[in-house]
Amino acid sequence: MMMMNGHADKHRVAVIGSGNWGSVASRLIASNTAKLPDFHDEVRMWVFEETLPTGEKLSESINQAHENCKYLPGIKLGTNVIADPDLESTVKDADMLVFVTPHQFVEGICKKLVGKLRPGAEAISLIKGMEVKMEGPCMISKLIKDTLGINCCVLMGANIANEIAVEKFSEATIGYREDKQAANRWAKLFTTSYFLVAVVEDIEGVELCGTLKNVVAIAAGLVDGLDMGNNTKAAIMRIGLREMRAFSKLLFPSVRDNTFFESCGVADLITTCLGGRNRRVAEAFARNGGKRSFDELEAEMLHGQKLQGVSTAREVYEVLTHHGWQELFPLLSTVHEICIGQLPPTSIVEYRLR
Ligand SMILES: NC(=O)c1ccc[n+]([C@@H]2O[C@H](COP(=O)([O-])OP(=O)(O)OC[C@H]3O[C@@H](n4cnc5c(N)ncnc54)[C@H](O)[C@@H]3O)[C@@H](O)[C@H]2O)c1
Ligand SMILES: O=P(O)(O)OC[C@H](O)CO
Repeated sequence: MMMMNGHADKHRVAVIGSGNWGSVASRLIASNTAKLPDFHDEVRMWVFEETLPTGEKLSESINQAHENCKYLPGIKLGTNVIADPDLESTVKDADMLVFVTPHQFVEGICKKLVGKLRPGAEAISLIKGMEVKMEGPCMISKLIKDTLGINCCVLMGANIANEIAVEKFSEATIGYREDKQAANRWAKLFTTSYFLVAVVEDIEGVELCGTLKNVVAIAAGLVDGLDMGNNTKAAIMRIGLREMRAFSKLLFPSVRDNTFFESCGVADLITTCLGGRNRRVAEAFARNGGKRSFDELEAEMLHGQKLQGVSTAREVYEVLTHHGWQELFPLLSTVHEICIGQLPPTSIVEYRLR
């Protein structure tokens, strides 16, 4: 909390992103800021502006109806969620920044924010994904931390946004490095009676779970599209979890086994492989025999929402080829080769299982 004139000022929260999860996260946070004394009521939410078919701007529509009619129709966000199409004005007074955009956009957003943040600001990333740089893989929380020079925790979990929007019970995991007080502050902001948050000192483990499960979800969707049944899907999930753990530990030996038993681990893997967007689009890809691209199916099926699994599979593959690790990770490698049309969808079960 910032000190002003000897008095503690309330925390101000800004949410950077207003897609499906961005809108639900804003709603959840705003329900807490409205009642918790440590936080200013208003939650400012940055909107990547677009014009709706009615001719109205999305941000204006959100502020008028208190609803995101494109990315979360039918759900009231709360009158204290204020949509703002201007990135700089969204963050200027905030000391708690929640990053929740598709991962491919975050680097550009961070560059625009350099020098614009309030002193003492801190961040949390809800973004599932990573970037691959010349020097190697870079987790999104590190990209935010390094670009903006601020502390950044992560929140991942079995969190299909549309279910949390209607307040169905779920859990999440906050990962932090060293600053447990900051992690507890974030947990307070997010915890509700239907959204239980655990705090874990393993930021890389938590973030890699959230990132890699999207690749396994593509594999699960392929299996569904090929009508291979539940045993095959369970096998894919088991192999996927093993590869997620092995890959995480090769990149960051500090990653803990226990993290894979938190909501961010096995629980997120299960929910995504049963009900996520990556699974759904991959199922359609397999049903079309791989003849329609993921980009085409994403645009047709998700109406502006974005898949993370296909680009993450490519990013993981870059790391695997760089290190010569493809044979150690047959599932992760095969998903990418199927996504780019190098292998047919049926190859998802044709590698030698370990
Ligand atoms: N939706 C979920 O159920 C869910 C749950 C947990 C985590 N996540 C993660 O949260 C992150 C954000 O997902 P989401 O569901 O909120 O988004 P989404 O898939 O709904 O993505 C669309 C968002 O991207 C924005 N966008 C489009 N082009 C852009 C550009 N050039 N620059 C900036 N923004 C642009 C759109 O305006 C929109 O807000 C992802 O990493 C996702 O994996 C999603
Ligand atoms: O719909 P997906 O596949 O992007 O997954 C959503 C969430 O990450 C589930 O926790």
